Amino acid sequence: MDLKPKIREIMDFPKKGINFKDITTLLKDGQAFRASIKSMAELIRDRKPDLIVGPEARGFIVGAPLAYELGIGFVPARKSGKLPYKTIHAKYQLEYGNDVLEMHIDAINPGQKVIIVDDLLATGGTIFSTIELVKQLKGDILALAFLIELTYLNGREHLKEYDIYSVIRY
Ligand SMILES: O=P(O)(O)OC[C@H]1O[C@H](OP(=O)(O)OP(=O)(O)O)[C@H](O)[C@@H]1O
Ligand SMILES: Nc1ncnc2[nH]cnc12
Repeated sequence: MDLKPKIREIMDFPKKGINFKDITTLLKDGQAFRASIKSMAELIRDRKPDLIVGPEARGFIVGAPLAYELGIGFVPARKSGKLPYKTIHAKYQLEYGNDVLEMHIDAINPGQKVIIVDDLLATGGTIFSTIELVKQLKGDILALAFLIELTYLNGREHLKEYDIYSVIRY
């Protein structure tokens, strides 16, 4: 299934010069959503992860069904102040702002095999801070997986030590 036509592009959102990739048009199409998750699952299944980790909010939309499809657990990295138990945190920047991500201190056991997932790789800031959180908990990062990769922003350049999978590229 050709998934790219299912994504809506909005110029100058949320700031001038940003070409925003709107996945809501893909998500509301059941076949396209399912095909997206299946494609991501087939890219990473053989790596045999123990856990999927995904950052709030769109990382949950792809990460949770992906973990379900693979029959493994899902760990959310949440924006500041949302998690109720003891947390670790990492700051990050993205194409249009900055924020803090947090994870529960017992979210990952040392040595657990993790694949970090998000809807989209742009500059890599979000995923870099998610990596920092997984490293703090001594998780073993097998790979990074995205539904969409904006290759023109060179996110991969900052993530050279990791295997990176993506389904749709611009
Ligand atoms: O590679 P980067 O430059 O870090 O950009 C990619 C991130 O930006 C978007 O999230 P956003 O922060 O807009 O939050 P949302 O998921 O809550 O919409 C997207 O879902 C990725 O997480
Ligand atoms: N261009 C973009 N479109 C959608 N989400 C994004 N997150 C960071 N950059 C983005």
